[in-house]
Amino acid sequence: MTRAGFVALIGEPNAGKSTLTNRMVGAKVSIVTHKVQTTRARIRGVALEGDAQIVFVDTPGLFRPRRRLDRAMVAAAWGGAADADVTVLLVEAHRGITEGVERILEGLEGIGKGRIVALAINKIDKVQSEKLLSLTKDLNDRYDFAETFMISAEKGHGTEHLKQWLAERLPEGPWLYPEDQIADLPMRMIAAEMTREKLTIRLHQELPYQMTVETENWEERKDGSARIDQIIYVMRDGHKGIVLGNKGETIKSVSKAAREEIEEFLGRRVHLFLQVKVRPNWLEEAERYSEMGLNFKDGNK
Ligand SMILES: Nc1nc2c(ncn2[C@@H]2O[C@H](COP(=O)(O)OP(=O)(O)OP(=O)(O)O)[C@@H](O)[C@H]2O)c(=O)[nH]1
Repeated sequence: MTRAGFVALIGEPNAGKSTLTNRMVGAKVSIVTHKVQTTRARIRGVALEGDAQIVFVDTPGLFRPRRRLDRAMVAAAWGGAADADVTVLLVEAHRGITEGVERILEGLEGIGKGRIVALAINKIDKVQSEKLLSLTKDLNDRYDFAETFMISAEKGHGTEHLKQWLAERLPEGPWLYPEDQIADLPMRMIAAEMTREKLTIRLHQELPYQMTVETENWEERKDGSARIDQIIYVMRDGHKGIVLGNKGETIKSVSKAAREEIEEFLGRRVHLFLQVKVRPNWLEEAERYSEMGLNFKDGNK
């Protein structure tokens, strides 16, 4: 009998949710960078473990929402946890119980009793093992976790054990996705995320936070290659200059790096065309939200 179900990963921004998803799925699906709050969409990866298919909901970081976009992200994160069969809370070993973790623990009480919630203490490669025991105890005193795991998502320590445990907790039933499908995100969105990741890396400190990338057009060509047109939306004229760079240098190198990654992902040639547009109001435009897999209404609070 096969099993299948949803596992929601929750945790503070930067806790390692994307890294863990990628590790479990075994392919790069969600986007990992050193910048916080990179995951805007509810990206899922599908992992196989024996007869089980585990669908990971890689929720956006949970934090105190201020603007509309932030509120929509937090609503999406809690929505993901409430719909899931199993929830895993990721806590960073070296940071321990921060204010953000406290808030998530409070939020957990609200998603309903009888849910399976596991604790994964991540980045154990960064701390001494003695510290882990007291952190485990403190966290379990505050919430009745079904199980505690000590992992390093990056190094792969303890992640196999966690994956097996999760697989056993899922309900019996047919698989939710075809075997060869690793992400239910449309390719257009994955390609846009890849470009956004390259921009994030390249611009680093200069990065306009209010920036988004959308795939506008995707054309399959007869020779097997794909032509992909993407638009980078920024809020101000000044930001446009930053993204373009001196003599277009920045956008050129971003375009090259993104193209290479998309080609590797698709396993074929890609012609990538990037355009930068100024859209002062994109944060308030409903269409932008659905492109990111978020619900615009969730920001209305
Ligand atoms: N040392 C160490 N670093 C890790 C580990 N897991 C993740 N990281 C690093 O922590 C940073 C954040 O990881 P992400 O996976 O992007 O975190 P996230 O929770 O998805 O972040 P958001 O998308 O902002 O919510 C990255 O630089 C990772 O390389 C780990 O086990 N050990």
